[in-house]
Amino acid sequence: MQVVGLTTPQEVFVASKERKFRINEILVIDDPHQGPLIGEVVEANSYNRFIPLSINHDFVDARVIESLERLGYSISEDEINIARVKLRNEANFPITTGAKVHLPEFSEVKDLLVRSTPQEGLALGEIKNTEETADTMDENLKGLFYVYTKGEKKKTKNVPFLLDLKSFQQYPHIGIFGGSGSGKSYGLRVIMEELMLKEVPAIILDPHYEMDFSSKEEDLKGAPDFKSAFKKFQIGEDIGVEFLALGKRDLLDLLSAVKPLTEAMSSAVEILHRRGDTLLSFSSRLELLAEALELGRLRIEKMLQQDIELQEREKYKKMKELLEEYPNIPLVSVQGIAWRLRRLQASGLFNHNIKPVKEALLQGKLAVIQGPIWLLQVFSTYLLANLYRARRDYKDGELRGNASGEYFPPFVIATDEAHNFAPKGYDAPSKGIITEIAQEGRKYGVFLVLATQRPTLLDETVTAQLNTKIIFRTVRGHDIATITEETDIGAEEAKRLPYLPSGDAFVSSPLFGRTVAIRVRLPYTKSPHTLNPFEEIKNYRQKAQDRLLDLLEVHLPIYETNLLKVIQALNAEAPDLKLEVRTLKESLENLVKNGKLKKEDTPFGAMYYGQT
Ligand SMILES: Nc1ncnc2c1ncn2[C@@H]1O[C@H](COP(=O)(O)OP(=O)(O)OP(=O)(O)O)[C@@H](O)[C@H]1O
Repeated sequence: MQVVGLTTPQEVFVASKERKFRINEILVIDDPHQGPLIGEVVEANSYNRFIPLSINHDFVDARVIESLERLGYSISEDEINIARVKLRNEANFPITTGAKVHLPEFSEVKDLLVRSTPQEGLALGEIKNTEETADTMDENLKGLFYVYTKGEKKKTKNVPFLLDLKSFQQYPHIGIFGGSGSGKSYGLRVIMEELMLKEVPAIILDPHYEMDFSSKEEDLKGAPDFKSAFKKFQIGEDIGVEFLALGKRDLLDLLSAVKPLTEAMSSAVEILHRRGDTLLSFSSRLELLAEALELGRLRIEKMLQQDIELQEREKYKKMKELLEEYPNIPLVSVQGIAWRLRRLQASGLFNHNIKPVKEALLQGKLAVIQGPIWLLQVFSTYLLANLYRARRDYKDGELRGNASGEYFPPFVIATDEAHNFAPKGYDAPSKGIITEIAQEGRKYGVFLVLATQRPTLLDETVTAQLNTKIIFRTVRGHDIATITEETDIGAEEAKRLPYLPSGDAFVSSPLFGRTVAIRVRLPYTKSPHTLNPFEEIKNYRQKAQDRLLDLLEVHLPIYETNLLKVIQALNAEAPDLKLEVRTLKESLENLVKNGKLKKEDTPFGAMYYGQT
């Protein structure tokens, strides 16, 4: 391999007769005057004598060809591989044409590729096209995980990509971008697994109910078990909001998450909600005020003049007071608020608190928060604000020299569909707290991992704070433009973004000082939804058939004339099947069709019998 053509201090062409180049490969150029210089292949091509004229003029021009010929290559006879190589650091002057080039030993590029250890770093995947260099790598870095390529699960043979945990202090937040099916969810799963392995407290908001880590991916020898490293919480079932602790803002956010509030409703909430209100005191105030507004002052006064029971009298007195206290609130607003509150109440939100999540974090676990997106958005606002406050209070206390406050650990917050939680251009309940954490979380050790299909729709302040960006296949022009603006991804990588295979990504991080092309490792666990829906239908049918066959076995052979008796017996044994003559006949015919039973016509009608 040697340098050919016109060179600059930033870029050279390298040619080889023997070796095909691969994009992102690292090469060492032995410049006789400047010593070894490290570069990365950004474009690769091969030419042979059958297509000598098909040279792409953008890439290799006539001067390169001339130089190849001068260096002894015969364009018309040899196959020639040419790579455009960008230097890692600019050279002092243009590189000498003809300089030899070699593939690096691991020790030559160690600092460039590996910035952590398997103990301290999150092993996210492998650095692409580094097999040869990996041969000379330290043993403790070899084969750290599995990758899935070309339909096979294999131990990695490349250099691992390790994201150092300690570097979070300096570069705290991670963005994961990529279109549908590009490998984002796998990437997020891998990060979560790595955090669990390191026992880093973390929360993941899971609107798709896919973040379960109990089923293992098959055939991965030595895969860790995560069953006790995470806890799943359903909003309204296991966790919720303590009404007493709600501020006006929290309450407004919660109510408007059910359905946006009108201005009149918002100001009514501001007036009606009192400090120290319980759910009961607030909702009875609403219901009573609504009743009072419906009755009107005159009718209430009339009732009070009548001879009524003490309890009734108290109620009307209260209604009158409420009307006097809140003379300007319209009935529709009160009804609107009461309806929203009832809806929240029905979701079970107010029956629980966030203590279980705090406990999980204190135990160094991953807390998976599940719920429908509308509830998740608003609950997460409350949850994140509370947890962040707990951490901040503890840390501020420590800084003030008062370390006696209740300990609360640093933690990571992760979510997919991040553009719903911190959208650009409009307000969402959770936007405030996410922006605050994006800007200040570093000080307190609270870190974000935000994944989205649409980086363009993510709030710009938040995007700007995501120091490490993992970018999967992206097809939309707008999103590619946002990504190029927000990262150090170069024109070459941007051009490749629409074609990246699922699971391949570019990592842009100040820690590495260059974009690293990686293949995300295969997760050790799989999502409960990984089954293809059509497989699911097939499996379901198969299971149902097998079960029926089992049940039928003792009744075989079955005569058509005798179906009723068989049905009675089957329904007693398996009432959930709810069999009728018609459905059993259909099932029997199906079993015959699938070769599980045989059928014979007899003088008494059809007879179904087993295979043996
Ligand atoms: N690291 C990987 N190794 C092997 N296969 C992968 C990897 N990442 C993704 N894939 C394959 O690509 C598919 C899609 O990946 P994934 O579910 O992560 O996409 P996604 O970007 O989250 O898409 P969506 O946003 O639509 O959910 C996976 O089902 C898997 O088959």
